[in-house]
Amino acid sequence: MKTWLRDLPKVELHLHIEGSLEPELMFSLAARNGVSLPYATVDEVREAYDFSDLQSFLDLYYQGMRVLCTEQDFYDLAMAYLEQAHAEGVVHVELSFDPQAHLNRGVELAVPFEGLNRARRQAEREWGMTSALIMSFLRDRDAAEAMAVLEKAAPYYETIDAVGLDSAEVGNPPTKFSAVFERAKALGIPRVAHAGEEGPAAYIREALDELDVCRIDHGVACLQDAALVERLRQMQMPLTVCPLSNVRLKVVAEMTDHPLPQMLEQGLKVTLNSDDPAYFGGGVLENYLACAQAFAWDRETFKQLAGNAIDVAFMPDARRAALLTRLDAC
Ligand code: HPA
Ligand SMILES: [Zn+2]
Repeated sequence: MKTWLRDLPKVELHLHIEGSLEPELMFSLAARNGVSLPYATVDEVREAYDFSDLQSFLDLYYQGMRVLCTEQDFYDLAMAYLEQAHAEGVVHVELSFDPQAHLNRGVELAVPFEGLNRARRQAEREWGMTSALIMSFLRDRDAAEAMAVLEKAAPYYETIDAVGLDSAEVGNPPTKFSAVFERAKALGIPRVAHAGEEGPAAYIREALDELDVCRIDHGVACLQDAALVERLRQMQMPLTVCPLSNVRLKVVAEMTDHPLPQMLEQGLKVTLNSDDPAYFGGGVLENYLACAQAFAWDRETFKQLAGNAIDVAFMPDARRAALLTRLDAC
């Protein structure tokens, strides 16, 4: 099953590129940029990754990304991730990034855009690996700041496939960003949002009603609300579920308690993703393998999950058709 899952053409829809920063690269970028870290060794870094909830992770995630200063740093970060994903049989990746987390420490918007886009072009040239870019807003900061970033990103709209919404969920409901998402819609930019990770099912409803999103990141809390589940099922709204993330952030106690089997049973359009692979125990393949171990799913189930991601990815129709044909042959 392991080799078969590795060779399955997998699409990653929910990946924070800053969350792919492995401790080794963190140290080398810290040295290159003269940034001091509160750790002596990579083992110390890994030992610190013992999270009690989303906020305890976010604190280390924002701390770690301080080593990302130049266009080359973002290029190196993305290349390392894309190379690893390629080795795991990932054929298309949608990278989210958090421009405000960089702007607020003096790293201009052009820096992540140029570095990430250069890596994306190289991955496509070298491995035929396609990608999309999602510019995420930090929901624990004010909406005016997000709006200013959206306007400032105008030179890069051509390279943005969607805007997203992430960071600390509880207390920062989707409605806080209604005007920002309305502006993105007016600009013709698709919209996605984290909802129902730690927050309630009501936030998923709000993301649909107020932000007009085309997919929900996480969404596991939908099971608290049967009418919402029915709505998501009827719409076939994509849910980018991240099982290892949910275990590490204590959204669920362990893999065998994860609601993925119920979500599939209810006919929801579920996909499997890694979220922050350097912090949560691995990439897309590790997430597939963890599900194989916890749920003993058959090949058809994994093909359905991989197919769901291909169905809803931001990619040209010809690429989608080619990947579905490849998947069919597995
Ligand atoms: O798992 C996450 N949830 C919310 N915001 C995030 N930003 C990076 N990772 C995450
Ligand atoms: Zn996420």
